[in-house]
Amino acid sequence: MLIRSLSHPVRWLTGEGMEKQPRLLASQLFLKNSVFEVLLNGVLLTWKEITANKKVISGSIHHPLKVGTSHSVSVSEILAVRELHVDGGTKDDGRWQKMPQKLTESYPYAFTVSYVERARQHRWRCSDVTFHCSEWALCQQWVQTIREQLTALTSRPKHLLVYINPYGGKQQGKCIYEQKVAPLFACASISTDVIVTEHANHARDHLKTEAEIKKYDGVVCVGGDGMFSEIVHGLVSRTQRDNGVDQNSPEEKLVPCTLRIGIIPAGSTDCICYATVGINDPVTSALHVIVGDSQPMDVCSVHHNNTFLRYSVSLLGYGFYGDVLADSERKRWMGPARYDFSGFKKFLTHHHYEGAVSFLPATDTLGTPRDKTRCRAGCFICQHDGQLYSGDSPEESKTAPDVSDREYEVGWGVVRGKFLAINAASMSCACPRSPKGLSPAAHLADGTTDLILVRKCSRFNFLRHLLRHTSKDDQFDMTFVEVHRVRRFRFTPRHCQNDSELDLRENGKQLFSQICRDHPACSCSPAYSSWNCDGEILPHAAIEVGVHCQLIKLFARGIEEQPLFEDLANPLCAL
Ligand SMILES: CCCCCCCCCCCCC/C=C/[C@@H](O)[C@H](COP(=O)(O)O)NC(=O)CCCCCCCCCCCCCCC
Ligand SMILES: Nc1ncnc2c1ncn2[C@@H]1O[C@H](COP(=O)(O)OP(=O)(O)O)[C@@H](O)[C@H]1O
Ligand SMILES: [Ca+2]
Repeated sequence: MLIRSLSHPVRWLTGEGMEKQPRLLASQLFLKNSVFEVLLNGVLLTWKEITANKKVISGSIHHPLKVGTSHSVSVSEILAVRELHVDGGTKDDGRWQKMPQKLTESYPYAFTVSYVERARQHRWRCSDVTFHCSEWALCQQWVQTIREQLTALTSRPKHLLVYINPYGGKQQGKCIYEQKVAPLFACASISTDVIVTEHANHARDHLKTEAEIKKYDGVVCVGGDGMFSEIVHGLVSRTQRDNGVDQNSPEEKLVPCTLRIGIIPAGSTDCICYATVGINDPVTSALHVIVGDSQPMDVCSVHHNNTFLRYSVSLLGYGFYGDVLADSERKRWMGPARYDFSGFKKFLTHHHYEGAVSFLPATDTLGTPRDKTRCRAGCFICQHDGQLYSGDSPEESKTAPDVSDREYEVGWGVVRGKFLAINAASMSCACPRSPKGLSPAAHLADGTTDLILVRKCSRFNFLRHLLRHTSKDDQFDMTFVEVHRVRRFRFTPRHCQNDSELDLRENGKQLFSQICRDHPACSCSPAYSSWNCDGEILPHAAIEVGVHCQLIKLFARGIEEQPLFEDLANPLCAL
């Protein structure tokens, strides 16, 4: 009888010496009115449609079979498996009810597998597939085996600490978490402690001093780049304190953080999420957390006069991006559009700033900022900490170069001049505004940052440079732009004679008003800009920056494949 032949017991296929640990589970199960050959081999779950030459319902499947559609999902991308009770009140998707009554009665047992499905533009979605069978024991065997294989995936988080910024971006953080993320975490049996922040630096200080971080397998932040920066500061500071490392010494080798960080994008720029996942989509990010992805990331430390100021993971920008941020902070009520408004305004003001940039080029690295290749999932350069190997001792050469290594303190370069922008991008800084980012070839975890110097030029040329961030054209291929891949750099503004104790908020304003008093009708630029450090204004212009290779880890895997950049349908792109 058909029912029997479909529900023949599970076949355990074992290899030599594998008797105790079956590697392959294979059954014919029922799905969407068809019979499927379902296989689980420890790596993949595969289901292939088997279509009998005669109609399945009336015929026998012992006759020659035709294989129809085939699907497979990596066990590492299965989120959960659950049993279904098909006789009413279930979470079944309704397809079962459309099946003939006779079959419904014949297959009363079912289980649903939830797994990651890839959609367009790096988007991930959670899909369900429900397999039906006639025997309870068979159903149990499938559920248990899949569960065992999921439990064996040790990189998956079980307990997470979640911080939500209710005021970031369009103020949707709480709602995004409750509606889109929490149900997925629950489905994957991840338990969470959730903290909705009450003020700026709440998350940072909680992580730094109070949080019982040993209890958790990771920290999740719901918000923008500023919120992520809070988490990084809390976690890195906590790790250094616990290990007795002094953050104030610019030469100090910092201890890497063990807890991974997940970003659920709910901010204004979401550049760190976009550049590590390929899209700023909360569901996609939640799925990367659940499957336990891990992406190491470089962190820059910023010092002034041997005093620690801040860490940066994306953009450190003086001049244009500093001025845009300072102006946009007063317009937070505009939401993410504040950056476009202030960007337009600061483009028109066209201020330039004088100073000296000295830097230590990363001469021993594999990549350059002008490479055509991009940092993608499984990046070869990042896997080797960005280093060229010369010796034949792989273990030794695996040690990441660190800012404290004295041997790197030779060969500094210096560039003096008037700059519209001085940017350091430790990663591409790709974001919805610029899908290729500020430095398209920058690497997430190679221990370097790309120092981009945009010298004073005409408004027209600066506009051409800005527009190239949104098209395929190379924004560095312009006479007034230079880019260096560096391990450390320093900036000294021209008017800062001995650069000691310069407090921008006080001295900067005084100096500017002094200059303008001396030249009442002049259109000269103020002496100082501010540094935009991942969306925070730094209180000093003279800074020293060092890159710490792979100091933190994210629940991400890098962008999975080369995205397609579309030219803007904008005539200005031809400029
Ligand atoms: C004319 C079009 C020009 C487009 C140029 C786009 C370049 C965008 C590169 C953005 C790099 C972003 C790096 C990340 C920074 C974030 O850490 C940080 C904080 O983010 P959060 O608020 O989510 O916490 N975000 C930012 O500092 C925002 C930077 C965004 C700057 C946008 C500038 C728009 C410029 C528009 C110029 C318009 C000129 C038009 C003339 C006709
Ligand atoms: N509860 C809160 N109230 C006010 N500000 C907060 C709160 N929680 C976090 N912040 C601060 O809000 C700033 C912006 O947050 P972020 O999530 O990055 O949004 P956006 O991308 O819109 O800037 C961060 O610098 C963070 O320190
Ligand atoms: Ca880097």
